[in-house]
Parts: sequence; structure tokens; C-alpha cells
Amino acid sequence: MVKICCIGAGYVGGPTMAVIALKCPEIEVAVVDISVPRINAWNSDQLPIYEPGLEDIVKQCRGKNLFFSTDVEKHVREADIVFVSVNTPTKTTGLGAGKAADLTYWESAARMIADVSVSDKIVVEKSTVPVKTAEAIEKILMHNSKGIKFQILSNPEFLAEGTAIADLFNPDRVLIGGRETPEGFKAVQTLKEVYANWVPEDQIITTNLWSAELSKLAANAFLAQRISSVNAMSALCESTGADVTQVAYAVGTDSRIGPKFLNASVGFGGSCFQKDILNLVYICQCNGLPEVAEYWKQVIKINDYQKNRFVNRIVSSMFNTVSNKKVAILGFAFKKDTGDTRETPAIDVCKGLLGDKAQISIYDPQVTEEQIQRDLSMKKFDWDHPLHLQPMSPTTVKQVSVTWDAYEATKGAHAVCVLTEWDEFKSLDYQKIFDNMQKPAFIFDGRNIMNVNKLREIGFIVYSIGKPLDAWLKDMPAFI
Ligand SMILES: NC(=O)c1ccc[n+]([C@@H]2O[C@H](COP(=O)([O-])OP(=O)(O)OC[C@H]3O[C@@H](n4cnc5c(N)ncnc54)[C@H](O)[C@@H]3O)[C@@H](O)[C@H]2O)c1
Ligand SMILES: O=c1ccn([C@@H]2O[C@H](COP(=O)(O)OP(=O)(O)O[C@H]3O[C@H](CO)[C@@H](O)[C@H](O)[C@H]3O)[C@@H](O)[C@H]2O)c(=O)[nH]1
Repeated sequence: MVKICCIGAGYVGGPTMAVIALKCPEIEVAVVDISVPRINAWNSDQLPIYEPGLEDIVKQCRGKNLFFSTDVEKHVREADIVFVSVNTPTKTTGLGAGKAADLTYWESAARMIADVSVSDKIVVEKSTVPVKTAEAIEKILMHNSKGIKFQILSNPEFLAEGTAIADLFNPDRVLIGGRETPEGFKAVQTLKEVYANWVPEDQIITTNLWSAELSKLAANAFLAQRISSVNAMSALCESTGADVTQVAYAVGTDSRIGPKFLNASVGFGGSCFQKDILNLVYICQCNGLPEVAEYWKQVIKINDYQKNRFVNRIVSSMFNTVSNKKVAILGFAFKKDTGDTRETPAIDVCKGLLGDKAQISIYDPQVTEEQIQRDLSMKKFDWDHPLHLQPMSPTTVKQVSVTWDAYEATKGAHAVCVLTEWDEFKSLDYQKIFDNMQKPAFIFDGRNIMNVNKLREIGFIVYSIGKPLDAWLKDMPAFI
């Protein structure tokens, strides 16, 4: 029986391995992690991450051919294929701080693999890593291997959170990069056979190592660039009376452009886009390509601009101050159908409002008060380290309250901000919300999910990203 071990039981390691176990009953899959609470959660009824469809699969396979364990060394030693899906955060100190990927966790995993291995292995990069990481990993493994042979493959993951299971069942493509040597080709073929259990062969792309590593960074940069492009247009729409949804539709019907990923928003979030683009920028700089670096940096700059613009719009619309005003936040996760808050735009928006002394009341169906308080007090990039290494929230932010009910959050508020596109926000009783709010009552829709006409009929002053402005908002100078 082929044995797979995955180091890192996170948003990628957990779902990816669960799907491999489901689709390949003849393979034994062990997911290992240094975090005891995380592994305990994977072995309980309360999984550590919320992902539609995941629980069913874990329940089906756990204890049969899918195991979660903290005995990292044992499972690595026994495995034929070792996936490494550990954190690759942005460096916070030293060379490349604020841009370069911090490969501490990767390197320690590679050293451990070399230490404990007693048989040849295929080591698969599942984490998103800088191009050429495989070369460094090869060196670590080779110099510590005691004669054991390792083949390194790059097999980046393209799943998106909230749709991880659907993406894994039906990927647009699986990408495998390897060394162009007989041993390298053989390793690529072995991994290809795993995926071929459910992915059509013509959707399994094989390349050299560096193309696979770089394709992952490139794909995220292209995706994020589309969002920054449409968000840049949203600002122009507000100034000209154009409607960004209409513009995006008209642009996206061109088959060369395509309709996906053109939703204007308060800004993109999530653990990947910013981190991976910063990493790409750093790699360009290190390779003497400052113009290319500047080009990609702009995608992040526009994203920051969009988040600032949103906060400034709120404050300027409300007579240029939100001091002591209650502002309700609907949605804190970085997108719907996940409880993940890593780099969520809600953090920046809340911090911006807190900077103007607002009282904030937050409701998100999947995010706990503890998580929100940690997010609002954590330093930039701290969130991307393993949980047990993250600083605990030193103090709670007093002007922030968290409820489990949208009506409670909005009661007595001056304004409501929609920051995550949860479906349930579309069907709230907005008349009831309006009746219980201070007047004038504002709604700032950062996701364009609201029925604007209906809200205006009720009496709200409504701001939607990139849409023709309410007369009220037109009269209020926006300091952006
Ligand atoms: N989250 C996504 O949607 C996504 C999608 C594609 C790629 N990626 C990439 O995959 C990688 C992992 O992302 P994630 O979201 O799953 O992160 P995560 O933080 O959810 O999981 C990483 C896990 O690795 C564990 N870990 C760290 N060092 C370890 C070690 N030496 N031994 C054992 N366990 C260790 C941590 O405790 C943590 O549980 C990152 O490089 C990320 O960029 C993420
Ligand atoms: O038209 C759009 C599409 C997305 N977003 C926002 O962009 C962010 C990222 O969304 P999405 O890409 O759907 O989720 P992620 O889980 O971050 O997935 C991205 O990052 C992963 C990690 O690398 C990759 O594997 C995926 O392919 C890539 O889509 C979220 O805040 C979304 O709300 C928009 O604002 N407008």
C-alpha cells in the first residue's frame, strides 16, 4: 500500500489529503502537525476549519485510510510520498522583511525529513514557495541524507477557500513540476498516478520545477490583478456616474477577458494574494528587475487604496466623524463560506474606524469574538505563523463588541457596513434594522450584495462600491 504523509494540517493539508484519501482508498494518508490542538480538532467532531463538504469526507475516511497525528517523525519515516504544506509567511525582520517568504517552517520540515528517513522518498512542495525553493530543499536533503535518495516535486495548490472541496474534486488543472532526469520523470509519474484516480489525464500538467513554482505565484498575481483593476475602475465609476457592475459585465463578455473575478469590492483579503505578490515583488527585485517589481506592487497599492477609500467614504459621509458613533459590521471573514480571517479587509476597515474613535459592533456567522479581538490587536503578518506561535491577544479592544446576531449588532447603530458577502445578509429584515437605527441611517455595502433601490425606499442612505452615488453622498466631499 502506498503511504502518503502530509506535514501541515491546515487549510490546504487537511482538505487536500481528505480528498486524496476519499478518491484513493488503496492509499494510506497521514496528516501530521506540530500543533496538538489542531490535530485534536481534526480527530474530533469540531474540525479546525469550516469548509462546505469537508466534514462528510473526513467522517467517511478518518480511521480507515485517513489519519491525523502529532507523531510527525513516525509518519514521515513510513511514507513513500511526503507532502509539505506548512506556513510560508512574509518575513517580518531581517533581509527582505515585509516582502520575502519566511521559509523557517519549510526548512525545519526538510531537515526533519532528512533526519528520520530510512528509505527513498518523493518530497512534494504543496506550500506556495519562492521560485527556486526546490533547489534549496534539495541541498538540505542531500547534505543530510545518509545515502537516502529524495526527489523533489513542486505541486502547488490552487484551491480557494469556501469552495475547497469542489475545487479539489474538479480542479481546472493539477500542476506537477519535477527534475528533467529519469528519476525526476519517474517521480512526476508516481504523483500523476495519484491524481489520475479522479482527475482526467489531460488536466494534469507536468513542467520543470521552476515553471511549476513560478506558475503558482503568477496565477495568484493575475487573479489579484483583476480585482485591483476592477476596483480601480470602481473609483472612476463613482466619479463619473458609471456603474461598475455594468462596466464589468460589458468588459467580461469579451471572451478574451472572461467574466470571472471582476466583482468590485472593499478589497481582496485572504492568506495568499498579498503574501504571494509581495514575495513575487521581492523575487523580481532580487533578480534585478525593478520595473517588473513595481508593476506587481501596484496591485497591492490599489488594494490598500480601496480599503482606505472605503473607510474615508464612511467617515466623510457621516459629517466627517464617527467618534462615539456605533458602526455595525456585517461579516468579518475574508470571503463568504469560510471562518478564515487572515488578511481580511475587515481588519483594515475596523482599524480605520477605530482610529476615528468609532464604537464597533461585529457579527459574522463563522468568526468568534476571540478571533476578532486577536486579529485587531495582532501585528502585520503575525497571523501567518502556526497558531501556538502567534502572540496571544494582550488586551481586548474596548470599543469593539461581537454578537452572534445581525439585529443585535445593528441595534442603535448610525451605520451598517457589509464587509463579507454572506448570503444571509441579503435576506435580513432591513425595515426592522432601519427602525432600530439612529437617523440618518447609513449602509455602506463593501460587497455590492444589497438591493439598493429597496434600501433607499426604506429610507437608508446607501453607498455601494463603484455605483452612482446617492445625492447625500455627492454633497459630502469624500477625502480619498
Ligand atoms: N489557504 C489556502 O487557501 C491556500 C491555497 C493554496 C496554497 N496555500 C499555501 O499552502 C501553505 C499552507 O497554507 P495553509 O493555509 O494550509 O496554512 P495553515 O496555517 O492553515 O497550515 C499550516 C500548518 O502547518 C503546521 N506546521 C508548520 N510548521 C510545521 C512543521 N515543521 N511540522 C509540522 N507542522 C508544521 C502549522 O502548525 C499549521 O497547522 C502556504 O504556503 C500557503 O501559501 C494556501
Ligand atoms: O471578483 C472578486 C473575486 C474575489 N474577491 C476577493 O478576493 C479575495 C480572495 O478570494 P478567492 O481567490 O476566491 O479566495 P482564496 O481562498 O484567497 O483563493 C486564492 O488564493 C489561493 C491561495 O493561494 C489560491 O489557491 C486560489 O486559487 C486563489 O483564488 C477574497 O477577499 C474575495 O472576496 C473580490 O474582491 N472580487
